[in-house]
Amino acid sequence: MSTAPPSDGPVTVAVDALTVKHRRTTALDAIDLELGTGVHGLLGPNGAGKTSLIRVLATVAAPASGSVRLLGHGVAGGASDHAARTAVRRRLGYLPQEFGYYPRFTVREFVTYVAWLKEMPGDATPEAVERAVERVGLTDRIDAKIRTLSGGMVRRVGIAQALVNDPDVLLLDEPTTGIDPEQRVRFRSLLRQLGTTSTVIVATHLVEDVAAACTSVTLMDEGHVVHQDTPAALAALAEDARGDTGETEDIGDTAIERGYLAALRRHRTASAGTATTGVAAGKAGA
Ligand SMILES: Nc1ncnc2c1ncn2[C@@H]1O[C@H](COP(=O)(O)OP(=O)(O)OP(=O)(O)O)[C@@H](O)[C@H]1O
Repeated sequence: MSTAPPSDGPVTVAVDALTVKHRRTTALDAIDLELGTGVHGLLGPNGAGKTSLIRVLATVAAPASGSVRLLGHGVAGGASDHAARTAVRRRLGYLPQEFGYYPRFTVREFVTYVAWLKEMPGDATPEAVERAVERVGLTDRIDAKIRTLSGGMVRRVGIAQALVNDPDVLLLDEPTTGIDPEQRVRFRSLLRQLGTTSTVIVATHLVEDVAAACTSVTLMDEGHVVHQDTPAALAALAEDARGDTGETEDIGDTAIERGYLAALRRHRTASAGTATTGVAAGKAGA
């Protein structure tokens, strides 16, 4: 796997030999990851394991094995980690892939409710709610009931509730799904701003969001971390691959899309080679 230092400064998210299973499916297969302040894009095909990873980091799912440290606290699962999970949750923001809300609540009521769940001080909450809603461009709808909003606006309410406590670790699972181009551009700028002080992890299929807003990119495939780099280095990878192997296939419309596809292809070719060598070695030894 190609690796690059994902960020300067202290490690805030550390995952060691993390395995996550859903019944018989291994969603994450003993992955290691270390991230710090910055905006970290998680890319990978459907089923790669991005949501499984984010759910464990959000402490809403327990791993089968391995360790997870968030902000210096072990939170992976055992009863001994219970107090740490509670403490860390106050410093987390989480937007799930499918985000549950109360349609009869107004935007203000819902974000206030989340602030209460995170045990924010009551006197600081009204201002924090207004600021989070302003950051996602919904100030003019703050007293509208959520059920009267469009799908993209509801997604932005989801981002606002994740931001309300100014989290040290912010986990966003496909945050820009359904969001219009103007708001996406605004959101990328918000991400860049948040990433100067927090650890932001964004799972997405929109590689252009990664190119525009992320300081690092982690590429996953079939439960493994297969590549870690800066977006610029990932974008240069397709050119490098062409230079190395003489490949002429030119798929992807942007440099980072071509880099993403080249990194996946490179990993899959290497895995197939290892499997073939393994079979050959097995036969030789038989
Ligand atoms: N609740 C579940 N029950 C059984 N298998 C599951 C469940 N959730 C996920 N999986 C499986 O775990 C693997 C990883 O899924 P996961 O949702 O983490 O991938 P992903 O990278 O987030 O995919 P996508 O890009 O489609 O959202 C897949 O093989 C998926 O089928």
